[in-house]
Amino acid sequence: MVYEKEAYIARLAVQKAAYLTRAVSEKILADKASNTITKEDKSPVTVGDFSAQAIIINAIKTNFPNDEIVGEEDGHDLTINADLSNKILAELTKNDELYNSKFQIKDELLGQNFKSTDQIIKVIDQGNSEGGNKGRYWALDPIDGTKGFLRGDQYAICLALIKDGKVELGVIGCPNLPDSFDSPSYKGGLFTGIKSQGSFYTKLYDEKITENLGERIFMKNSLKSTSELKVCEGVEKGHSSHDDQFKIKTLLNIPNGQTLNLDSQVKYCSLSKGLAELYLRLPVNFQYREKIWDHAAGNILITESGGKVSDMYGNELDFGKGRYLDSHGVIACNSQFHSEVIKAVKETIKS
Ligand SMILES: Nc1ncnc2c1ncn2[C@@H]1O[C@H](COP(=O)(O)OS(=O)(=O)O)[C@@H](OP(=O)(O)O)[C@H]1O
Ligand SMILES: [Mg+2]
Ligand SMILES: [Mg+2]
Ligand SMILES: [Mg+2]
Repeated sequence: MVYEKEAYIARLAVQKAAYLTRAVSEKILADKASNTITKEDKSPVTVGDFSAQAIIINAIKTNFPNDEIVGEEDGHDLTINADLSNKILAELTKNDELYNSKFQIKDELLGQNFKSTDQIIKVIDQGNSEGGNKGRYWALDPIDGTKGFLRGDQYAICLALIKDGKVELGVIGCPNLPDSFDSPSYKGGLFTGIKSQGSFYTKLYDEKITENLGERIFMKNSLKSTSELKVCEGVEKGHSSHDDQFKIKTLLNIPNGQTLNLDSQVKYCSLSKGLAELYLRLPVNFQYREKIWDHAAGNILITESGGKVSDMYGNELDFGKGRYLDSHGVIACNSQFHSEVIKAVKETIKS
């Protein structure tokens, strides 16, 4: 199988990071201030984001030393914040012990255990690749939906392998996602999409990761009309235009009450598993540039489960332009209705 080792290591690393973020989440809900800082762009970053980036880059660099990583976070703020760095070291140390013994992980399969804050900062800073349309690199969002994470809502750990500008593999861990919204019986999902092989789902916790990718998943593609589309949208009003999205849903005759508001790439995961069929992300502000780590892994989950992803005009997203996408908005939909939705988007923005 192509990318067998890459998928295996990526899934292990994401599962390991999910154990850490789940543990940190409880502390964050109890004491936000001492576990969170604000970045230059005014967005939040937490002990969880930094630690998850460290775990995943450590695993990638140990197994694929020539691969670069386009990671969201960098270590600069940690060099001037000993208190936060020490908290991260403590969480990583605890998680190394817990995870490696729970799943009997072979010594150093996912890299050396962390011993100092300097070592952590160096590893986090390896997420500094510029990406592009040549060669192989990974796009990493250690916690996507940090604002959701801070509220105790949905968030996702997102990792994608990109080759010559095209996404080849995507792995997403969703620590708080139920297996069903109507009758939930399990919380935590691990999603894998591989080019030409399909999209897959397994439980995120308590199962030992193997080469088996889990249950094959598909989007629903046999609806009677657009009025049956279940919709996913973001939570934060500053991240997507809820007003434009409302107008588009009205044009498509989608009733009120058929929309789920979810943070992070959990939206793409929900579609790939048939829990919804349309993800609308219309820009609030045309100056904002979407980042590749916010969409790469989700993109392949959709295309491999029977859906299409595009910008708001219907053009495919180009992951080979560097750390940012060069496009506006995102529309992910089942293949059945993607072009009809794009028509409705164009009509909405015209008026
Ligand atoms: N103005 C604006 N427009 C669009 N997107 C933005 C904007 N500002 C931030 N971000 C990015 O949004 C990422 C989180 O996306 P979500 O889908 O979770 O947002 S939402 O709250 O569900 O709407 C979030 O990712 P994380 O930082 O990983 O949480 C940001 O990269
Ligand atoms: Mg993100
Ligand atoms: Mg993030
Ligand atoms: Mg962020």
